[in-house]
Amino acid sequence: MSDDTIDRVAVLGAGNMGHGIAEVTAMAGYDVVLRDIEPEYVEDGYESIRWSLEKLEEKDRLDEPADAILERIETTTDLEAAVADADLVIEAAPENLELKHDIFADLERYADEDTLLATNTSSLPITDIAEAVDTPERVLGLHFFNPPVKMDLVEVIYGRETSDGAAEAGHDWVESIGKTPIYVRKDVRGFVVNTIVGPFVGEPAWMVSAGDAEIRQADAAMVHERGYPMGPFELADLTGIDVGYHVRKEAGDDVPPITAEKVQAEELGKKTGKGFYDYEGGDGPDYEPGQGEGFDTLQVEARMINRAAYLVGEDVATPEAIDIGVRLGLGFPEGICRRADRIGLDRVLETLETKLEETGDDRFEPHPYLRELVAQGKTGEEAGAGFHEYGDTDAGDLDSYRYLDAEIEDGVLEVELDRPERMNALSADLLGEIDDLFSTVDTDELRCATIEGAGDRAFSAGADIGGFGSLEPTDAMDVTPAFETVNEFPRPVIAKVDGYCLGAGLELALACDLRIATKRSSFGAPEIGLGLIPGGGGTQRLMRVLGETRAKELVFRGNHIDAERAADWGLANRAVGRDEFDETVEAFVDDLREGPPLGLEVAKKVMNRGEDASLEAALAMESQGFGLLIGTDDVREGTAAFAEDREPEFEGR
Ligand SMILES: C/C=C/C(=O)SCCNC(=O)CCNC(=O)[C@H](O)C(C)(C)COP(=O)(O)OP(=O)(O)OC[C@H]1O[C@@H](n2cnc3c(N)ncnc32)[C@H](O)[C@@H]1OP(=O)(O)O
Repeated sequence: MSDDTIDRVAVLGAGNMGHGIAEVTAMAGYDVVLRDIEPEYVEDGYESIRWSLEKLEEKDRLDEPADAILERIETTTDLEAAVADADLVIEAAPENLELKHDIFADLERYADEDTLLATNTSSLPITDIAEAVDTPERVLGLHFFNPPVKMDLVEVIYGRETSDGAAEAGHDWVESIGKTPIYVRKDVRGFVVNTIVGPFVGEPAWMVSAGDAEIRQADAAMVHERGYPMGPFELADLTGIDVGYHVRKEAGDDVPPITAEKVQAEELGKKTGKGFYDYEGGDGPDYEPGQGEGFDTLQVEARMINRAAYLVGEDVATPEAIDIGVRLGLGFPEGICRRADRIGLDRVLETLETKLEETGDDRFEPHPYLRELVAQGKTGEEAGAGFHEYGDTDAGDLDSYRYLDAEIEDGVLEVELDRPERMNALSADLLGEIDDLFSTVDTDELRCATIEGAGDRAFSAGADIGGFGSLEPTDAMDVTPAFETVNEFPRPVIAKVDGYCLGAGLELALACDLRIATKRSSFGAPEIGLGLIPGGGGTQRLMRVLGETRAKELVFRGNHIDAERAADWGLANRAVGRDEFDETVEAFVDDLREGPPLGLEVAKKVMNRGEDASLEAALAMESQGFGLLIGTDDVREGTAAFAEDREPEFEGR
């Protein structure tokens, strides 16, 4: 089984998840059949897809017209017809084991014997669902997150009998639709993401129930001190307090009294108008940044980390998969295993042991894998190893970055800002990595560098606003080093802008030498809307690149301008259609790759430095540079090639 053999996909169930999965599948070019039991369910699902595709089209986020994508989606109520020619079937029916058994029994009857059978369940064991078929080796979980069109993560889950071939085919297919798959190698309750989120919501509920914390205090601390996108009680209100309650009950776990009280009072969260917060009489989650003081965030994080230790120790998932899962599935600011390594696993273990001793509650029982890591001295980043290994991030070690993807390809340092779930927002860690990479990478074999953003939304939407709450003024004043390092990098740097290029993202692009944009991109300095000013060189570089009139328009008004205007203003070198983007960048890269490294280095230095000097001093710098170059092998090669009417081959000497 391989994803090469997948052309046609059947999605069973046209509800929220089903129609979303059908939509992203068709967007990736596959033919899809969407099936539900009643014509009106299928019609509703199809109309929801049309609505969503039209929205995406309006925002210029589709590579082809919405109608062309819709044409690839057929609808039916006939299960046999839906699956007869399908290479992959994804069941997205309600979470009822009996119902799923009926569907899978039908699948065995009507689908081809090679057809891959997937379930999008989030709460039932894959192994139990696969019991309905004689060929459980081809049954796997493909757990999409809601809404599939927005969420990048898909958990690829093994049932007890799932073959490696089936799981790999599912994994490759997920990649082929532009989503990020993570393997869940054992069929454990909650898979990866829900296993970790359990204590995020549950532990603060225990703490409040015990009188050790207040609701607003917990939410404020987790959001404003620890950078989580939502507070635990805010999240519980959003997903439904009863949902978490039933998950716990089914797992045979105790329920925190405060949660049980809310369920009993039918105050289930946002959907009932009241939960931990009041959505009708009040303003919903109304906690403030300063309210978190005194809340023990480590107690909550230690429990999540203990769950991560369980997942790794029991071979359910790798630390890398867990970290991707919580970042993409939950919007966590960093992977929980990375965070654990930064906190120190010895501290985490100590916290759990102390709490276990104090309470006697086995929810604090440290997993043996956590004990094992600590016993081996693998206590985290400072020790050089923890969940992850920490190599030397010195020159050449391009794999050691968390938020950057960097590789050297044919003399070009290709860098990708890798936080697509946050529109590649520049956190302090990401800025630190940019600074480290550009100041340590060995430039001998390099001719130029490119920087782009991961995902299809943004180059970068600016500094990470989520981290602002916990910033001290002195930290906030420290964003510029990364930009200066890029600006002073001895090779030309091209910003490849496809999507939003805002705030600190714009400042990073301005620190680059050249900027090539797709027409759908937009540029802006929206900081003023936050009561701020650009803090990464924006006020000064915009003045130099655009002149006072346009620079002040961008900074004072905080508006976005489109790429064509940016090119017109001289902010971007080119604004091209997405279909011409790669070839335009490649043409620039080719010229830089073939150009004389020393000549380009000196040109960059003289032009950057000269800009702030008097004309006289700048001209003197230029003359010096010219003189320095004239005796180099590259100039000899350049002039010889000219005389011999051939292309020069510069060596950088
Ligand atoms: C010294 C420098 C200072 C600065 O740079 S200050 C920051 C300047 N930048 C901004 O103010 C831009 C902030 N972002 C936006 O205005 C919007 O986003 C966009 C217009 C770029 C896109 O809007 P839409 O299409 O509605 O997407 P979405 O739901 O707002 O964003 C998707 C996810 O990306 C996260 N995100 C976007 N920008 C940032 C950011 N700058 N810092 C942290 N997170 C960001 C969101 O929160 C959300 O995440 P979730 O899906 O979990 O809700």
